[in-house]
Amino acid sequence: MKFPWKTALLWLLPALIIGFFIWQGAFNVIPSQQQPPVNTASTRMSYGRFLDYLDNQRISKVDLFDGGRTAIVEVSDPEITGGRPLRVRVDMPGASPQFITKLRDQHIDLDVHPARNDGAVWGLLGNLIFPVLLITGLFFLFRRSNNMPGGPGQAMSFGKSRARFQMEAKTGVMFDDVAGVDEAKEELEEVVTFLKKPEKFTAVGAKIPKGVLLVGPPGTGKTMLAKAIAGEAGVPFFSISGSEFVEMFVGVGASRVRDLFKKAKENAPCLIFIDEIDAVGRQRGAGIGGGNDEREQTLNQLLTEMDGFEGNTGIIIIAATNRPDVLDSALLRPGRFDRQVTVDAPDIKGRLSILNVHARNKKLAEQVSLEAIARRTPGFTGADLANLLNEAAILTARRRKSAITMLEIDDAVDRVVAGMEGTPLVDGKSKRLIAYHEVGHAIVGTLLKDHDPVQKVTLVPRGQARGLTWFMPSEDSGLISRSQLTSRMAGALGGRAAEYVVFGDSEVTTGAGGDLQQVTGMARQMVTRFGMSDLGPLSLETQNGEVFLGRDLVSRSEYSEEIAARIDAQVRELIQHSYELAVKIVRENRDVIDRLVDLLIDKETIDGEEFRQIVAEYTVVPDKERFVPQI
Ligand SMILES: Nc1ncnc2c1ncn2[C@@H]1O[C@H](COP(=O)(O)OP(=O)(O)OP(=O)(O)O)[C@@H](O)[C@H]1O
Ligand SMILES: [Zn+2]
Repeated sequence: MKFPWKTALLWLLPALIIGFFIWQGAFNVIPSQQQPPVNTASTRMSYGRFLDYLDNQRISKVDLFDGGRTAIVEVSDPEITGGRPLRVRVDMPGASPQFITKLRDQHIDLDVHPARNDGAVWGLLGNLIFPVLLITGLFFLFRRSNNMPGGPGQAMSFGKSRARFQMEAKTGVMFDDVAGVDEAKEELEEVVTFLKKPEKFTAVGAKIPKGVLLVGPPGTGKTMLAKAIAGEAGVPFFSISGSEFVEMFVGVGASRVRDLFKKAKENAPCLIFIDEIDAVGRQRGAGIGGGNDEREQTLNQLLTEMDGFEGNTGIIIIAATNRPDVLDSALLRPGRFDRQVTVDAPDIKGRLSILNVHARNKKLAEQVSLEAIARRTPGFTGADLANLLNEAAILTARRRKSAITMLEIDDAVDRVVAGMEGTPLVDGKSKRLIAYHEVGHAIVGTLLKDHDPVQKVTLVPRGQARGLTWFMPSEDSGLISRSQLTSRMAGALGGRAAEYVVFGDSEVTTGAGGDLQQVTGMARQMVTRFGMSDLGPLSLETQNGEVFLGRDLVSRSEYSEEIAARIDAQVRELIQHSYELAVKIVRENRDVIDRLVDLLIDKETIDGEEFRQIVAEYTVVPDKERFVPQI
């Protein structure tokens, strides 16, 4: 193994420069203290005024910096500062020995901070320590990467100088590997043609678009889709993450963008993929305290590069984000990322086809039904489903079985959703209380119209939960009605309702904390996002809790107080209504609840079928006349 001398020398130079700045005290890395800390005392006072105050004994403390050229002083003047001393910065002509004696005579609390020369020692040390640390770090990095597997055809990383992006000559991913996102694929089909047969478009004078923005939550396959486009078109794939652009040193991000486009042009036709573009592409000048110069420079460079090549040079840029709302509008202008393709979390059909893709290389027992898994996993993304099947395979191996059965899959779902299994509590009051809590959820859910059916109730703890009630999502069209939401809220409050009815107001527990949080979130969204309250059909907030004010997004605290109070009142009313419904159902079904609790304590788990049977035996409410949430 050879030591990378050339690279080390390349790093040595910046290290020396950093050391120099430390010596100059530009960074407060080493507490040399010849300069006042940057953020103290932004209020200034003239030297003359300072002398005045000094004569009037209104100065209580003086800190001298930089050989007396700067002072931070504490003014205590009850009239001005209201009792609390105020820290003020004074630019001084220097501090003579007589002046210092004068301060001492007045019994002023005086601190003289070391002059610049004392810092030199630290600066010199910094100059030595930094390069040594850097070179050692580099040495180990080099050793590690030397041992890493990888050969020709593997992703290449240009990590040498400034350009840190990956290039894959062949991604090996095809559209068939990405499932459940048919609409997105259809739209992207055309991009493949742009790359493969640009003549087709240029011949009729069509301008080929340069950029496509993939919008969707993490793990839905955006990266895979981009790779698949490159794979289908048979072109190289360049990728970089937005967060990698944003670096410590000014100018590095911008030059990375330049390098990336230079390399891409040399390899055209090709595809550039920018993941997490929001990291670099946020609205300019929107950050706290103005903006981030480095990020804006990078963004400007990106815009310049995109403008700088014609649509038919054979480079297509695909960017991914889950926050299109925060992007700088310049990025979305025609000629840049003017096409948006949504990649959402898959519906039940999508989940099934994703499961099919990932089941290809797994050994599944005959009776495993991928449909049933798809049904049990609403909200799962492609990445979650891949992870799920992998967990199931691991469990299977651990149990020394030869194929994955439904048992492993169910356990894996529970685990992915709720965490690791724990040991059940010993019989006693808390176990009884938890049993009532869970049966409360389940009974309210079962007796409410529009509520998903119970899948199982268990006292086996998992993750943070001490007991769990699982509901089987019936269908997911992605649309949820107001009545369904109200039912869900009542079901979620069923646990607390049972604690309250059975054990009394003073015995309710913290166990309902998670339920309450969930319910409050639902109610708030009903009011602020879905227009399901007396406030009317208004969108008042985004999913992330930001608030629309005119065209701008502001943080929640910028609401008018009146609107905030009205939102709170509506949220409260929705929750109260659901809670009363839950309490009513628990009260009117005490008999069957008691019976179910005994059974649950005995068996630890009751599955949905059995649960419904017992409920049907005991309740007089015929199926059709289940409780209907009155809104
Ligand atoms: N639609 C899908 N079909 C098949 N597999 C998928 C799909 N979506 C995700 N996966 C699996 O999840 C993994 C992660 O997906 P990918 O990195 O493409 O998601 P992403 O949307 O780019 O997420 P992020 O925004 O976090 O980068 C993939 O390697 C694949 O195994
Ligand atoms: Zn609960």
